[in-house]
Amino acid sequence: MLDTTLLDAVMTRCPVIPVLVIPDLSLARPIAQALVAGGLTTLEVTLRTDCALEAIREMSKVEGAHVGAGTVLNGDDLARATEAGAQFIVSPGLTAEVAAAAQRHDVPLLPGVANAGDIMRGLDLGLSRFKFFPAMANGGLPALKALASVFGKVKFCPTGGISEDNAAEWLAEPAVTCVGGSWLTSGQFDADAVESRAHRAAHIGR
Ligand SMILES: O=C(O)C(=O)C[C@H](O)[C@H](O)COP(=O)(O)O
Repeated sequence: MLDTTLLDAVMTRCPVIPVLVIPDLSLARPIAQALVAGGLTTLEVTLRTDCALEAIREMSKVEGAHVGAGTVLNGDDLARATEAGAQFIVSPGLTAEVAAAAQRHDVPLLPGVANAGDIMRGLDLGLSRFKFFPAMANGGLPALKALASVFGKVKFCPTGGISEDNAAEWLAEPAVTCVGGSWLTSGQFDADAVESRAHRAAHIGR
């Protein structure tokens, strides 16, 4: 059984998990520092750029940062991410391979689900916390509420189309533990701007 306690710790630390695409390794530490200074300490580094694994290593050195890997597509990605120090794993979808690898590496897994069938396959694998992805394109909050009404104990981290403007609405839904989004670091990197966005995000709904 995959451990829900560790995943709950990842999901409840902050209301927003920044989804990060790091284009250049030299930005890894400054981005993590700005986010942590703003109050967002759980960081998801997507494996979408060549320097992503090194970025996980660098960001993990920032005091207070809890760094995980996103866009984990298979067992090899998961193994490389944990080797780089990822403390949690996020995937856009759910496969038995990724779930088995998470169990083998003893790392919390937040897999993506888009519908009831995905959630049922996850439950069969012992999972009960999911990324709802892509949240807005999948029907937004009405779709999430409909799914949540069926799967009482399941908790979600909606991601995809979430922004500073709509995050509070999502976080008001009891089945939503946190949300993920790339808006924190969109555009040219500016440490002050990232810190301010992080500060506002850390206080959404509080
Ligand atoms: O690649 C993955 O595994 C992902 O995590 C996808 C991200 O969740 C979305 O790209 C973030 O969506 P936006 O906040 O709308 O930019």
